[in-house]
Amino acid sequence: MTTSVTGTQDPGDGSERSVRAAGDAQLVSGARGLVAEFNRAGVLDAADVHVARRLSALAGVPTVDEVELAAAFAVRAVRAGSVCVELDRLRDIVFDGDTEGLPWPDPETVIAAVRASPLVQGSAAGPLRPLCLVDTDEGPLLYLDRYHRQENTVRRILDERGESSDATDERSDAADGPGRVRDALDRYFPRGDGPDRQRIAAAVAATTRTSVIAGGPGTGKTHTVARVLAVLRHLHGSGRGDAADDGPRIALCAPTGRAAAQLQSAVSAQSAEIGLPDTLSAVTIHRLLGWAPGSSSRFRHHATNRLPHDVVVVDETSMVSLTLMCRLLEAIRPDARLILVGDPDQLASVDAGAVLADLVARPSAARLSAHTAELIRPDVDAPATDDEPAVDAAETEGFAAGVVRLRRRRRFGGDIAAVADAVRIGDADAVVDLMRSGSSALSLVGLDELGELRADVTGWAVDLQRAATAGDVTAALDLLNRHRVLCAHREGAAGVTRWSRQVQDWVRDAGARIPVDVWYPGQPLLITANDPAVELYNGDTGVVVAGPRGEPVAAFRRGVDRRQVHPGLLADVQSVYAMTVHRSQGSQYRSVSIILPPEGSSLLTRELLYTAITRAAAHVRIVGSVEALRAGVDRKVLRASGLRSVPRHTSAG
Ligand SMILES: Nc1ncnc2c1ncn2[C@@H]1O[C@H](COP(=O)(O)OP(=O)(O)OP(=O)(O)O)[C@@H](O)[C@H]1O
Repeated sequence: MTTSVTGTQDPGDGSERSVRAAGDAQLVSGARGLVAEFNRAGVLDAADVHVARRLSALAGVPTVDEVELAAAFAVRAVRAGSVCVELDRLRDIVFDGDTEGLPWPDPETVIAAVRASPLVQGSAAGPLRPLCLVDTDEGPLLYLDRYHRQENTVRRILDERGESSDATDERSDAADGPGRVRDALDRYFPRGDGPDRQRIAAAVAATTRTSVIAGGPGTGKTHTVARVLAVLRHLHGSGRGDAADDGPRIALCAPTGRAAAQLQSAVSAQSAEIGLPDTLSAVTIHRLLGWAPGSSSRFRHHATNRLPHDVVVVDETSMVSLTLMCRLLEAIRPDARLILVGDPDQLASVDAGAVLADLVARPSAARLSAHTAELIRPDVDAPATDDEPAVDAAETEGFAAGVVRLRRRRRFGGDIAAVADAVRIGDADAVVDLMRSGSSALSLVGLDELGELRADVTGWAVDLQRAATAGDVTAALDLLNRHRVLCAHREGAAGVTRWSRQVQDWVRDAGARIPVDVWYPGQPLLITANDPAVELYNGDTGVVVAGPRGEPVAAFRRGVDRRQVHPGLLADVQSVYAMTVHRSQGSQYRSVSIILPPEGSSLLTRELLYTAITRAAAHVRIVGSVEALRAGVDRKVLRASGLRSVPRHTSAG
């Protein structure tokens, strides 16, 4: 059985942003009617109620109980990461709060009231229509107008880009016809025996305006992107294909500073081999668009002042919200190539929207161009190998929509990959069987069986201190990622604060020193805010090592690059003996120990487990009950969005 949560999101630091009324502060005094009852029960937050009431007031219309409730749910939905609310499922989507005994109105009554409401239809008091009702095959969706407009913009731009892809094909082949693209593919993606999805992704990206390169960790997304850029330079540059070639203008970007820095380092590690210029740099999407804090116009680049680039690559797209994707799409030239890269199964953006997952799941009527079909045919027809399954019809439909999912895991495989896949598809029985299979890569332990975890973390900390005290930066940085304790929450019995303290107690009991208020060799560090001055970003981890004169030096590694600074220069930093799964996104460890929150925690979801498990290269230990593990696998974060469905009718708005 799969349940879904739309009621909670993690604000990125792992602290649960609860939708439960947390004491009186969240109760709205003076609220009446249905919203008041749902507020008292903790289903609606004060903000939900306030905004809903203000909408009615702005539209100058008398309050209708059901409409006000629906409006409050639309606000709540955004707070929980969705861009709209499914009106016929109000009851199902509430996970938190005491929902029994609440006066749930009949969905048909709510829908009819909303449909007739001036908040949707406009009123004599003015043209303001702050809500939008969209009928889809899956039922009616209610939006705050702003999100509806953004979603429509995203849909419109993607559709327009899709319709015009043939023109791009022609241009790319103008000189030598389809053979040119095949030659470039052969050069950077030589064909092997089985289906090569990296080559398919490259063919699709080279011949389509918008493409999605999806895949789990270590499936070679970055490797593929770098080579796609080499293919595009080969096709659209002078043809020499060397680093001095003045090829297309390329923008590399990612939603966070850390992801941008990782992308840049991964691309530059390959640039010499494949003839990319070493001047390629990656920036945050905000920086690319020209975000000026405090500026009244949101971004410098927009629909009437487009970005100059011919190719825009977005990494870690799963973390991009609907609003940011909308701004980015508006700013990209219609004839520029957009390549979206990411893992749609990971935890999504903190803000509303899960655009990457939507694009991967979105039904599409697109057909493969004859040219693309010809390029990928050898891989589509190739028989399965041990590493790559054969391509099926559904997958080929995805290619037509520009979506290619890489399957072959290059960094880790075996039982960790198997359990990650079982989590991804929600097969709780398989997950539990694998975790209990006795595999040397997997263990499932209860909270009363912490002996091995304790031995691992103390061994890790002692070795780290030894290498750091000896001033061996390479060894210390290698050891840093040998083991990591990951939690869903920041606070509480299964939270980071408690587990960080526990690990430090164990380490001290083992005879190692963890002084307070001084930097010490072997101190594992976590950067908690972007610090462009030292080029370190929120989520970066490092370690204090003894410098040549015994002075503390904070060492960080990104790809092949190393950064060493005096720890006193770090403005936002803390020790890291445990961290949230959210913060661990984009990192890889030899082994991870995942502390499961209690079964009832709404942060315990399939996406959280998948993200945590796929951080590990060699060993995954899950600490918690079988029931909690099952609950997590069964519970899929369901972010309501209209991008996955085809709108049939929009009531005003
Ligand atoms: N076709 C390939 N041939 C050889 N090595 C490859 C190939 N594809 C990827 N790799 C290697 O596999 C490893 C993982 O690749 P890469 O970092 O591109 O994966 P990723 O999907 O971007 O991972 P993550 O999401 O964790 O960043 C790298 O060491 C890369 O060099």
